[in-house]
Amino acid sequence: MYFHALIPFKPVNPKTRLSCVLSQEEREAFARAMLDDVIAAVLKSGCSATLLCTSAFERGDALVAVRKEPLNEAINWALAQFHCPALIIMADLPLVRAGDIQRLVSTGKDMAIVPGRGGGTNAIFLKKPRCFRADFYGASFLDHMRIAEECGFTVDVIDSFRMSTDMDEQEDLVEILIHGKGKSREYLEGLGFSLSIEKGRVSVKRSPHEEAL
Ligand SMILES: Nc1nc2c(ncn2[C@@H]2O[C@H](COP(=O)(O)OP(=O)(O)OP(=O)(O)O)[C@@H](O)[C@H]2O)c(=O)[nH]1
Ligand SMILES: C[C@H](OP(=O)(O)O)C(=O)O
Repeated sequence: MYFHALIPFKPVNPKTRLSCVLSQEEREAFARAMLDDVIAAVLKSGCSATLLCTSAFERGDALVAVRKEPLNEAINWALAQFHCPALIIMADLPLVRAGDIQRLVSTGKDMAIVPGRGGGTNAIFLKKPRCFRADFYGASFLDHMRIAEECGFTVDVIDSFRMSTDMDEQEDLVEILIHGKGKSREYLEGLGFSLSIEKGRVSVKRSPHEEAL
């Protein structure tokens, strides 16, 4: 079945929690690479994509709405326009695959939600989006479950490693280098990132040569 995916995207100075390993220009390019991976999965799943961008941005394969207000206000503005089911999916899920999205949108419940690690929310599919209100940041998974209850929605909590893995902190990059197949992995490897295993702990390292380029 065909659905519309709403993808919030911040093109300028994104992913500040990765500033310890990436410059602003690199974070912007990395955010675009992750967006490429998410859009590819969305389109392959049969959904169309609309980006909700904080500033001007061009993509041939997605509609773009520029909304300068904060994340929740922008999403809630968009949800109010929907007369059909809607999928909200974050742009920092580089491991997501079309099959994961199909699983989400084929739920028998009123809503399907994918928790992010650490309390967040990585994706929400809503059959009646106009009843709902997004409340991202903090323990947003719990907030979204409470809002769903207030709406009287039945809820499917989707247990998915690929969709629960968002890229917020340096240690998250490990997952791309192990499980990624798309543009995000290619981008990190091009910068000289590789896995580092010390005392049984897996982390990422960046080769000094590439860093200097
Ligand atoms: N439309 C819109 N999207 C946003 C905004 N802030 C973040 N996003 C997007 O929302 C998703 C999740 O955001 P975060 O994980 O907090 O990403 P971020 O703000 O770039 O990262 P940090 O600076 O490290 O907090 C990503 O897809 C971002 O591109 C915003 O103010 N407006
Ligand atoms: C937007 C926020 O993302 P996080 O900072 O948890 O990745 C959330 O999931 O509520």
